[in-house]
Amino acid sequence: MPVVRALTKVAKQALLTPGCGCQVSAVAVRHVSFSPRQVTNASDASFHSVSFSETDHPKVLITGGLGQLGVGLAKLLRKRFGKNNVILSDIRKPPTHVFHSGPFIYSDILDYKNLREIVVNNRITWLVHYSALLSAVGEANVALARAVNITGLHNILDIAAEHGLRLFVPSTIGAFGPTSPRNPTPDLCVQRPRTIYGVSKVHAELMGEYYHHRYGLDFRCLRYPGIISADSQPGGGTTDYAVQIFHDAVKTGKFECNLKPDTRLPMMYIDDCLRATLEVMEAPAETLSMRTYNINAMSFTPDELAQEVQKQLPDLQLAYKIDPVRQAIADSWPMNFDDSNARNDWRWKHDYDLPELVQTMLNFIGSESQVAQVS
Ligand SMILES: NC(=O)c1ccc[n+]([C@@H]2O[C@H](COP(=O)([O-])OP(=O)(O)OC[C@H]3O[C@@H](n4cnc5c(N)ncnc54)[C@H](O)[C@@H]3O)[C@@H](O)[C@H]2O)c1
Ligand SMILES: C[C@@H](O)[C@H](N)C(=O)O
Repeated sequence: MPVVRALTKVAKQALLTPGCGCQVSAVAVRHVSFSPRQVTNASDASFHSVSFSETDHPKVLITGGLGQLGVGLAKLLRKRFGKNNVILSDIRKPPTHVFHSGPFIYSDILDYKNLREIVVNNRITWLVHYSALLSAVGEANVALARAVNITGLHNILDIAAEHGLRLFVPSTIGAFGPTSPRNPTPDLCVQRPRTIYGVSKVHAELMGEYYHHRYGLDFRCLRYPGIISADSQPGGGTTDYAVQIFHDAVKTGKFECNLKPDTRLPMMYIDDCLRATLEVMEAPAETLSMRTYNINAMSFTPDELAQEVQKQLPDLQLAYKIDPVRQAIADSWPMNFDDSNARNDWRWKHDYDLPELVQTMLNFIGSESQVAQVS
């Protein structure tokens, strides 16, 4: 079959197939050839000797799973699809409780053959690609950020296309820059970010959408705001202050903020972020008018966040020591996100606004620190 016709057929199938995305397309993207060895063969017993419950659910691999978001996502997906159907992976050593909570595997996304072996041996059908260097650490090590965020993404795209995976890659408010409309920022507008992180995320959005149109890859992408979580630490971004303030407020009663008091950025509580990720992955393909969506929940400044925290902890002392790198990044990012397309297409709706976020964070960190004091 000529390559173009085969690719068009695969693209049409992927666009029309709702559900778990378990169909196998047959595109050897790396070699731009059509390899019969990669097609699911109906007569191949090894592909069909699985139990009903296994075929019912996707088999998920999460890369970069030991960061701020991966462990929480694994927990949510395991509740939905079963413990053994969700594999966490990373290049770091997992803490004991994570290691014992479900399957974990070492995977360096820069090692293409190893990644492919994991996908094949575990018959992965969904890939959630979380590995990345975030905005501030990316600026501190551009070469590594380029390798992980761009070369790593190429490996992920090729493997996902070759094995017919449904692929989720998160993007970010950082994919916009100073020339984008900032209040609010729509899905489609000028994107000229000034960080390697932002550049790599625009690249990921465009490459994913290109693979979708060219090869039928079932690519899905959400632009996350800054994510706030109580039981996992952020990995070196510009929005990290909005997590740290809660820990410092409970533990020391003092907080030194590295952004100016009036720096407004879009933010979201982690439960909303992870639920959005599951919802967009489960959305029938025909409901997705786009493949990359903004999602939003709230938008606040350090001053507004501190005031809300001080309603619960009035003695909190606040100081500002501005980090010029992070401040320049924040000043180039959206202040508010327009996520009306996500709300219309697949009914995205956030649960947490600022007061609920603050209450939830303080309850969690407060009870954790009480437990620590007792033991
Ligand atoms: N947390 C946020 O506020 C936020 C906001 C927008 C988008 N995102 C995106 O969501 C994803 C997850 O974010 P996070 O906050 O959990 O990030 P994180 O920095 O906390 O974790 C990233 C993980 O990637 C791993 N990693 C680094 N190099 C790797 C490699 N070569 N191979 C495999 N793994 C490697 C790290 O060990 C780390 O555990 C990222 O793609 C990020 O850009 C996060
Ligand atoms: C916004 C997001 O991409 C990340 N938390 C960062 O600040 O880099």
